[in-house]
Amino acid sequence: MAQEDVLINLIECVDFAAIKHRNQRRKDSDSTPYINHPIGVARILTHEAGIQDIVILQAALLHDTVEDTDTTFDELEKKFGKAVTNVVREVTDDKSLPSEERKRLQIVHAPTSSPEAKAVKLADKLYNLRDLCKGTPRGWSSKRCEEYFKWSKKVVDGLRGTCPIIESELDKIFTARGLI
Ligand SMILES: Nc1nc2c(ncn2[C@@H]2O[C@H](COP(=O)(O)OP(=O)(O)O)[C@@H](OP(=O)(O)OP(=O)(O)O)[C@H]2O)c(=O)[nH]1
Ligand SMILES: [Mn+2]
Repeated sequence: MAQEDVLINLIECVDFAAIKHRNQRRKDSDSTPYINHPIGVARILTHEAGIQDIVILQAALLHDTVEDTDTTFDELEKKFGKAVTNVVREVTDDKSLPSEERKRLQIVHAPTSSPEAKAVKLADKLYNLRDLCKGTPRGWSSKRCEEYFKWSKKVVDGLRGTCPIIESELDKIFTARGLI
C-alpha cells in the first residue's frame, strides 16, 4: 500500500471509530471519552511496540466498534476490507453469551489467535490494566478489579511470544500485583 493510502486509511478508521463511540465514556472518575481507549491501544502498538503494520493498526482503532456500538462486521468489511475485519472479529466477544462464558472463551481462544489479533489483544489488555492501576472503574468493587487482573494474566499467557515489549510492560503490572 502506498504511504499516502496508509495515512488516509488510518484517518478514516479514527474518524469512523470516533463517530461510533461518540456517546460512550470510560468508567473512570473523569468519564473520559471512550475513543481515547482505541486510540491509546493503537498508540501502544506504534509508539511502544514499534508496530507499523496497517492491518494491525486499523484493527486496533476499530477493535471495540462491533462489541460496544451498533457497528456490524458487514459494515466494517465494506469500508475497510476482509483482513482488518477478520482481526476485529477475532478480538470481539460474543455479547449474547453470559459474561463468565465470554471471559472463559477469551482464555481458550488466545493461544490460537492470529499474530495480528494477539498484538491488538495484548495492547488492549495493557491499556485496560494501566487504567485499572490508576483507579477503580465506576461501579467496580476491589474484588472485581482483583479478578480482572487475575483473568487478564490467564488471557495474556495465551498471547505470549508476539510482542516482547508489550508483554514485558504487562509483566511489570502482574509482578507489582503479586501474580508473577
Ligand atoms: N480498566 C478499565 N476498563 C474500562 C474503563 N471504561 C471502560 N472499560 C472497559 O471495560 C471492559 C472491562 O470490563 P468487563 O466488565 O470485564 O467487560 P464487559 O463490560 O464487556 O463485561 C474493557 O473492555 P474491552 O476493552 O473490550 O476489553 P476486555 O476486558 O474485554 O478484554 C474496557 O475497555 C475504565 O475506566 N477502566
Ligand atoms: Mn478494548
